[in-house]
Amino acid sequence: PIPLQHGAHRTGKRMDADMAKWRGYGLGQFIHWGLYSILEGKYKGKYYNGAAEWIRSWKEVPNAEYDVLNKQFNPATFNATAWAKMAKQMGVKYLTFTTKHHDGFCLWPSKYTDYTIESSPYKKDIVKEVVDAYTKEGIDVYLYFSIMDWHHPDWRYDLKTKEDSIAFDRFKLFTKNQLTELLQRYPQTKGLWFDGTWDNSWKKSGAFTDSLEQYLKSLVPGLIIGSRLRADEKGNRHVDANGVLMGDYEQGWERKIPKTYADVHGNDWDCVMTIPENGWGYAEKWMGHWKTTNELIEMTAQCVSLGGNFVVNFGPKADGSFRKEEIANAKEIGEWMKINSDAIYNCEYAGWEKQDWGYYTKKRGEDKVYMIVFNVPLSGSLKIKPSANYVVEKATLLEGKQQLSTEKLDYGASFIQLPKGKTFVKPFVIVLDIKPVKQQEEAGPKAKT
Ligand SMILES: C[C@@H]1N[C@@H](C(=O)NCc2ccccc2)[C@H](O)[C@@H]1O
Repeated sequence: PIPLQHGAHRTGKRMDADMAKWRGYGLGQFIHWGLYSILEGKYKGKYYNGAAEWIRSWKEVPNAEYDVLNKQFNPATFNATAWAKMAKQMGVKYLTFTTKHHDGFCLWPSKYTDYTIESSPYKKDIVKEVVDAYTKEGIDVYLYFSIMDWHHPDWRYDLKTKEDSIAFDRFKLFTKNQLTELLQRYPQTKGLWFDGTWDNSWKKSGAFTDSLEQYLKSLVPGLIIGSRLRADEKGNRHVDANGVLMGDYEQGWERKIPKTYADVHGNDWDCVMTIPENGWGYAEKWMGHWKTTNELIEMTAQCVSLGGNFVVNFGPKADGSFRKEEIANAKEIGEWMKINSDAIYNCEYAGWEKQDWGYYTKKRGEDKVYMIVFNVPLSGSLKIKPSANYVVEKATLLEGKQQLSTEKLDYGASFIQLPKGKTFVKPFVIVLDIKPVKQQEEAGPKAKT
């Protein structure tokens, strides 16, 4: 391997209790809320065709006109408890919440800049309201923080001159101070979700990113930080020059889901996903295809079946209310989770050959495999092929507990027979009670009779 001072300091998964809890979340919520929510993805009658929270970068919006939106931000009817109760009903186990997005506006009263919620008519500490309300509902809170800060005079995209480096040194101290402030003001915080770290200035700061991560973890032992913070001393991000992940989990799955287990390279990971095609902050006109509840449930099953978590983004309006589509998705996902969450919480990759009917998940530490079924074959028979080290003892519909008949096939496969005449209109779960068996010789073809 290439000798590195500031590459990964750990190979393989983190195996402590905090990370084990993170690994078992299954389903999470992301919330993007800020000054961009006021513009709603449009400006002076024109619609921005980029992500709504990036509207400040649109040539139609003069920076000076965007930057004074803090004078308008006043969600007088904002109710963090209502947010947390909606999330609880949806069945999410963790929240990632924007404290400061790329525009540099802080939703907490930071003492390191004037560009904070205190400079708005609302004045109150939104980060505290959210952290307290979600923690009270038993949902763990992670704080999103953008390193890139378009508003701060010392932010630099690259370090080309001495002046750049002097300014960026001030910026790195500002960043460290703000992160210290967040962890000290909100001690319930379980982790930090970094964004805006793709520019050269950060890629050239590998040593600083390493010392910053170690410093933050010294403040809060067990703190969980993904792979989007770090750069190694050669400017590599996410994985270092030796291909080892830098961070507690792979944070590159933004709006995309791994195709196979091989794609996750044995790392912990989560996928963060928008309900529209793209766009995280509130937009009056959502982009492209709006994912249905069934699609979001399938993405959740897909992620958990490959050993990850699925995080659905919500973009509340400037007044703190959610759009009706998001409210409906949250309610419907919650109704499904109420019946089927056994197949999602504390589950992992089963390692069985995937079949067309849907996805397998395995309960961590138990001899239970779940089939999450999205496609019922016309035959009504679901083929399964357990890994060679297990046999299936029983198959039961999770909802209603009805036992299903099975028929052995060749090569260790079986058919599971769905009840005749029963029609399924929603994704459903079959619980397989399994028993470990010593590695059997590959079962040969049956003798010809
Ligand atoms: C979680 C999302 N990340 C921000 C973003 O700009 N993503 C686009 C992007 C993703 C990966 C590399 C460069 C740029 C979006 O604004 C959201 O905050």
